[in-house]
Amino acid sequence: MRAPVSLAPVWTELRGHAVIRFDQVSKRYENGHEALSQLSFEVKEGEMAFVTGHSGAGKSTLLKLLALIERPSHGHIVLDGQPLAKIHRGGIPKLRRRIGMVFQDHRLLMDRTVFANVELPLVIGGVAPVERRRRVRAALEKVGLLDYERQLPDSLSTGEQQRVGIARAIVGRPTLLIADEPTGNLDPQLAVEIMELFAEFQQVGTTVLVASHDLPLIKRIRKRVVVLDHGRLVADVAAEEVL
Ligand SMILES: Nc1ncnc2c1ncn2[C@@H]1O[C@H](COP(=O)(O)OP(=O)(O)OP(=O)(O)O)[C@@H](O)[C@H]1O
Repeated sequence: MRAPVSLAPVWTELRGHAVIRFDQVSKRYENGHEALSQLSFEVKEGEMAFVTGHSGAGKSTLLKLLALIERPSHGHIVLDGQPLAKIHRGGIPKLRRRIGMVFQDHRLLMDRTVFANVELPLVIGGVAPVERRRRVRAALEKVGLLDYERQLPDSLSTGEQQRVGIARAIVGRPTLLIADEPTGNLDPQLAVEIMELFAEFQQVGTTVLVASHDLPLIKRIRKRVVVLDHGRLVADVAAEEVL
């Protein structure tokens, strides 16, 4: 008779590995303020989660630790299997190429065309021009701005400018897309559209982490919600449980 075969490892495999793992992470800034305290959580491959909490709760700090803009004071962070503590200064640009970052103030170069803005990470990454063109156009198509490629960002609406920022974040096909208050400057309808765009990237397999204080908007999108309060994780609500 054959021994029973456990399905547990298969399930683990199917659910995807952790792209983000925080293990007892604390961050104390130089002025002594503890912005994050003993934070532990995981985000699996292909998952989308919101990080929310009051102003000053530690949302931006969490994202900065992931992008190695800041370093933790205690604990471990693993990104896609790689401990961030092992990445030294010289390795940071390579790490950042695997993370697409979107900010509230899109940080576009206003004297460059939409195309050039989106192309920039690929130029820095040494991608050949023909491939660059193909990828930039694919990214612009995904955010619905293919017809705007020759325009300057100034001639676009705020929502469109934010979409250019998103195209720039995804053009390098990142493992992880992170966004810090990406809808902060937008009216409610545009904000919903931008959040839905993030959900679309998740649907095609990108892992997405979005910091936002806008609870009504978060509830509308219905994804996992990680809640911070004074740097501590106080709730972790699965998408199905978001009311
Ligand atoms: N460079 C820094 N030096 C000292 N304290 C800092 C620094 N950056 C952030 N803080 C403090 O750490 C805490 C967390 O800040 P953080 O920006 O992560 O919060 P947040 O949840 O993103 O807030 P907001 O929603 O207002 O952007 C705040 O009390 C903030 O004042």
